[in-house]
Amino acid sequence: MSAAAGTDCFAVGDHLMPLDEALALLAGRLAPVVTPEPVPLRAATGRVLAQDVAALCAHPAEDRSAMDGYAARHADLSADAPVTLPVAARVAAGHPLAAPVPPGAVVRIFTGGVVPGDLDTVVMQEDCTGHPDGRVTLPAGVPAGRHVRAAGGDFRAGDPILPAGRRLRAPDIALAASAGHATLPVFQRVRVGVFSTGDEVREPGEPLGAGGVYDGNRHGIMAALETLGAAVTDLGRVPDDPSVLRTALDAAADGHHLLVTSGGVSVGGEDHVRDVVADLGALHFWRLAIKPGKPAALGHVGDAAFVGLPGNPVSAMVTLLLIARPVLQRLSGETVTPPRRYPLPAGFHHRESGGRRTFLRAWVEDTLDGPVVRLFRSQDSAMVSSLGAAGGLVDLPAEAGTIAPGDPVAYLPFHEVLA
Ligand SMILES: Nc1nc2c(c(=O)[nH]1)N[C@H]1C(S)=C(S)[C@@H](COP(=O)(O)OP(=O)(O)OC[C@H]3O[C@@H](n4cnc5c(N)ncnc54)[C@H](O)[C@@H]3O)O[C@H]1N2
Ligand code: MOO
Repeated sequence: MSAAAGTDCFAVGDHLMPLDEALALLAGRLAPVVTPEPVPLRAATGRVLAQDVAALCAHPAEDRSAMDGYAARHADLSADAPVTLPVAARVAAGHPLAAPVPPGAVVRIFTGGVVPGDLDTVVMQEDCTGHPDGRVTLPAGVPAGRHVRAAGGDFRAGDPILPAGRRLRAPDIALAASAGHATLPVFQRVRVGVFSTGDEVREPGEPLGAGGVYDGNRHGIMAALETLGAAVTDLGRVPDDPSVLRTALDAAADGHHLLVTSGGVSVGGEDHVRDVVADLGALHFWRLAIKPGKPAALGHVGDAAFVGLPGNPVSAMVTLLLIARPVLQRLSGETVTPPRRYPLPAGFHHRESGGRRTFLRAWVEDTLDGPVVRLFRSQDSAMVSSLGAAGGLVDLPAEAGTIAPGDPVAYLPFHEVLA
């Protein structure tokens, strides 16, 4: 399927579309655009699994000792009194016994060693007393099966271990390797081209000049998209000139699954991005009932999906996380689940005039009464210092009204949407 959302109309016009409605529309229209490929485990971190993965072996493969100690037949032990038994052999991890253990004998065993034959119970060495004649005294009352990890107790060969759609992290890699996989079937990375627009936007390292602003957006967007698993192309800066913009977007649509821009999506005379996208492909929505980020645009240019983020730096980052991230996830074959919000008491007073769902930059502070959420001093969407200070966002419903200290609020940590 093409990366493009369908061409039937989303709301374009005066209607402000609620975020959940926009996300539901995306869900119905975007499907994976990338093909699966096997990659070695070392290259699989951050990639999206293309198929369900099952274990190639059982874990543990045989009954294994969980402790350093002595393995015995429970029938040879006593509930009431210590017993002293001969030690017939020594079993280290990776060195299973070949011969059977004589009746009435125990074996010295180490953590990870295969519990031999019909032995069924391990006693920690701290609870045993070894004797110079080669025998050992084991305590009374040891329960049967103690300190034995049963074969297949973790998983059996063929058990499902990782689901398709999971973006792989280090614990998943450890699990896949433990289940015998040297390679994993993952989707190719979604190729994303990133532009910023605006005559005032300058490259960091170059002179700022009168009226200039350094390109925080493009660099932040590229960093975020790479963290989210995309293969990013830096397409640089484009001036506020519709014909240059048109040529740039048209050329970039070939060879990218997704194009992300910042700036030029609002209503000013120099905001050309929407018109150019509508002309080259289609624009599906561009006015969301969220603050910041009202003028976030979604559409397609040729076969490439298009996300136009607002120019204000905080709005660009917030809409990247709320809109561009689920777009990327759907194109990547990643399972999309709503990011988790944590209910926490407000450590602030705030009044919201209403109408739009609002995302306030915030962080969690530990107090003697437990954690509370504090707000960054200004919620102006041009205040980039807040991007360094905040650890996440307070997600306020449109009808939130007045929030008083102690009221529960929903806190969305950045690490829920940026890892
Ligand atoms: N009359 C109205 N004006 C504005 C509205 C509105 O509804 N009516 N919406 C405001 C909101 S909200 C936002 S957000 C901005 C979004 O506008 P654009 O996406 O068209 O962005 P620009 O106008 O190009 O730039 C806005 C602002 O951001 C700075 N900027 C732009 N690109 C970058 C960059 N790559 N790095 C750093 N900073 C950047 C730019 O210099 C402007 O200051 O529109 C409001 N206006
Ligand atoms: O909605 Mo704008 O995105 O507040 O700054």
